[in-house]
Amino acid sequence: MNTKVIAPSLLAADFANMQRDVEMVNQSDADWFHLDIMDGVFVPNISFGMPVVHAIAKHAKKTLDVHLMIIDPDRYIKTFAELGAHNLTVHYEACNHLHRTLQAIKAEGMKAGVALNPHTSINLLEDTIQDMDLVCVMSVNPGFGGQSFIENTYQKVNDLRNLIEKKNSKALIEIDGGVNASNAKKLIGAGADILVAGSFVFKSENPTNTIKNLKELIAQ
Ligand SMILES: O=C(CO)[C@H](O)[C@H](O)COP(=O)(O)O
Repeated sequence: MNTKVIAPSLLAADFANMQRDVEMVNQSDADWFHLDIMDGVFVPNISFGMPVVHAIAKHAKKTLDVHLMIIDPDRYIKTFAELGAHNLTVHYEACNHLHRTLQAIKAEGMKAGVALNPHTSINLLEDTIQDMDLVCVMSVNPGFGGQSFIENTYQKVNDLRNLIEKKNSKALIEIDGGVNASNAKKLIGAGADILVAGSFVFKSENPTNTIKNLKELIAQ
């Protein structure tokens, strides 16, 4: 993939002005919207659910990249397809039958992604990497925006890039957590395709410019 993707995470957006923030992303150089769904069980936080996703989807004009940080994600695959998700990512740690889950996501017409917590080894994807459209490497422990980037992520991205090449997989590599202008270029250099950025974008003075600058920084 030549074009690198910037996916602002709406977790860090202003929920009282969500329509304004969605329009900002629509008008910006961002490529995707990233939506983090948290259930308070798989992660120690609850973010937002279906009515909010529905409202965002109504206004969003770019790829909807939905990341489920929830237990038993299979229960909601059909619902997220109906809500308009283009990509659906489930956690490796939350799936008993990952291969089946990936097929179910694709059967609903969505791209299938798998997210790995910082403690989960890339080696565990040996037998399923060919079934994935996307691997999301968590560069923080999932649950909250605004955390510090974990440095070991670079090594994981390297290992994942090697696995993808070895297995001839088409999976894209996404990084989620603590992404900013100081680590973006190095992540792309290590093999990442998609950078999710929440706080760095929405807590900045001018989010549109921040997205533009990130995009220019990682342009190949
Ligand atoms: O949801 C997250 C962790 O669970 C992510 O960190 C979030 O998508 C991005 O936020 P930030 O850029 O502030 O780390």
